[in-house]
This record gives sequence, structure tokens and C-alpha cells, in this order.
Amino acid sequence: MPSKAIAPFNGKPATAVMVDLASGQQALAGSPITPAFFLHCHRPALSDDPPLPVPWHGIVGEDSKIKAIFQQIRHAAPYDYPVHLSGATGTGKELAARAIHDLSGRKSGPFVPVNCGAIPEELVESELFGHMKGAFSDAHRQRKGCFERAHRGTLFLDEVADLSLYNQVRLLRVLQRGVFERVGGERSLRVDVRVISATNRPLKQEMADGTFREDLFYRLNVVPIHMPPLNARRGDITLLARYFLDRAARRYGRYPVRLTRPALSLLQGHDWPGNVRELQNAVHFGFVRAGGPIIDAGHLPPTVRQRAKKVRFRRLDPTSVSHALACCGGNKSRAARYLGVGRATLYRFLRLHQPFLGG
Ligand SMILES: Nc1ncnc2c1ncn2[C@@H]1O[C@H](COP(=O)(O)OP(=O)(O)OP(=O)(O)O)[C@@H](O)[C@H]1O
Repeated sequence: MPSKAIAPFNGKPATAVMVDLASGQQALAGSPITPAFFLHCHRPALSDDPPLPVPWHGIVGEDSKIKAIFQQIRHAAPYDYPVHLSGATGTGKELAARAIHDLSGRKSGPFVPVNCGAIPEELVESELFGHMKGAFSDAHRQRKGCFERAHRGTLFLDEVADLSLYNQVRLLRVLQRGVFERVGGERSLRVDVRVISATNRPLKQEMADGTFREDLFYRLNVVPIHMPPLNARRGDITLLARYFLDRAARRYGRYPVRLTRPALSLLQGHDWPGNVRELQNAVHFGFVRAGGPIIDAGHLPPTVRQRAKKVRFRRLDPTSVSHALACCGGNKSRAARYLGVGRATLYRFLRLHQPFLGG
């Protein structure tokens, strides 16, 4: 056990009640908790801690799928061709866009992210292209749009599929002609901008439905990069969880903080529909809930705990249950522990499957 694990005690005995999560062993109330007792309680239950790798341009991952993404980013970065990032929400599309910018010749220029889905329809045009004073009732002064602000840099159009057909045409014209006018302005402006776009919507389907213009798609999708869901790179779950925890611990000066093995296996068993963002939120929730150096399964959000239960239930099958019961001499509590499920789960399973188990 590295010495940092006992750092919270600063070598001095602390006084509080401490219970070993696995064995239920408890230090006497008010008696000093020695580092040795702390180690006794937590060493077997804690996850192993190989050193964290340095994030690659803010992106953490060692799975071959994410390494292939690093490679695609490296290839795309030096050119000015538009890149389109697809992938579900929370998979790291914005991080990838920033990495492309950082690795490009534009890195000393601005990176301007704009969430097309978050701007009210009537303001999209002025947000993208700027406006002249008096162009509309609230235009009290002239304002530059995102295209101008991104001059000599990169414009990141997030949620590009949320643009209305009208604004898609405006965007297409700028990409085709390389010039635009501010709303209410007559002078054509030319800027030097690289466009990276992203969406979590299926653009092929949107085109088939007529809600996304095909010509715009081909303008944006010159270099496509698809961000894989976290589910497809499950090997990175532990790494990412430890990374987010480490960052939280550093930020709030609460070091060291560690996940117990049961907490890690809950995280590993979850299917993460919200991808890395959901994992990050779950870790932060656990960090806040635990309030101390050890984050256990019970500190994780209910969604993660609930879903894991369902997954475990789905994984039960009559053969493994019969086998567990046989191994445990028919004792259901022991069989439940053997199977890694709660007693109630096993009882529910038995009620449903008793006829097939011959009981
Ligand atoms: N591989 C990763 N390593 C470290 N942090 C990550 C990684 N992937 C995502 N994140 C973090 O998860 C959060 C969501 O990432 P990001 O905003 O880039 O996702 P997104 O795909 O653009 O999401 P959306 O489609 O909802 O806009 C951010 O806080 C980001 O820092």
C-alpha cells in the first residue's frame, strides 16, 4: 500500500468510528484509528492503483478504439478541410475538436465553440454572422459573429443538425463562397476559418427525412470521425473513473480518494447511455456523497446501482442458479452471495423460474 493512503492522518491517530466495509469490524468509538487499522480495513477492498497516464490533449483512453481516434485526429489536424464528428452525447466530440485545433497550424488562433441547438432560432443568424447596429430591435450596437471571432482559428459548430433549413442554407453559402454579410450589413466579409462540426443525431436519417440538407452534409463531412460510445471501449471505464476522481481530489484538496472494488465493479457493469459525461457525473456524485477518502458502491448514484442490479438479474440463468444452490447446500443466502446478487434478487428469480429448476 503506498504511503499516500495514510496521508489523511498525517501520521497522527484520528479519532472517529471506523468500520471495515467487508468484515464489519469496528474500531472502538473514540479510540484512536491507527494507520495500521486503516490499512487493515481498506487494503483488501480497494482497487489497485497503477499510475494514471497523462491525458492526450485532454483525452483519456487506452482502448484500441480511442487510440485509433487519436490517430485520425493527428491525420486530420494539419489540413484546413472541414471535419465532422459524429457520435452519441458525451463521447468527447468537443474534446476531439479542441485536440484537432491544438494540433493544427491554427493553435495560436482562437477556438470558437458554438452550440447551434442552444441559440433561439431568431438569433442564430446574428450569432453566426454578426449584425449591424439597428439591424433588429435589440441590436443596440454592431456585433461580430462567431465566424469573425474565429478568424485565423477554428469554428466548432456543435449540434449542427439543430440548425433550421433556413440557417443551413445561410451556412452552406458561406462555406461555398467563403464570404458573408453581417445581418443588416451590405459589406461582404471574408474570414480565414476552419470549420469543425458535430452532432449526435443520425445525419443520414435526417437527410432521408428532409430535415438536413444533403449538400451541406457533403460540405461538412470532408473528414468524418466517429467517436465510439463508452460501451464499446469498456476497458477505459476504470481509467476514466480514476482520472475524474483524481482531478476532483486535486481541485478540492481532498487527497487521496479511492474507489473500492465493489464501487469499481458497479461502474464496470453499468451500460453508460450518457457515455463519458455520465461516468464523470457518477464519479463526482460519489466524491460528494462519500465526503471522505473511500468511495464505495453505496456512494454511487441510484441509477448506476439500479441498472447494475437489473444487469445482474438478467445475467442469472437456471443453470448457474442450480449450480450455486448445489454448491451452497441449498442455502439461498449463501447461493445469492456466491452469485453476487442480493437475496431478494435470487428469491425473485426463483419465483419466476422454480418450475424449470424442479424445486
Ligand atoms: N476520453 C475522455 N477523457 C476525458 N474526459 C472526457 C473524455 N470524453 C469525454 N470527456 C468529458 O466528458 C464530458 C463530455 O464530453 P464532450 O462535451 O466532449 O462530449 P460531446 O460528445 O461533445 O457531448 P454532446 O454531444 O452532448 O455535446 C466533458 O466534460 C469531457 O471533458
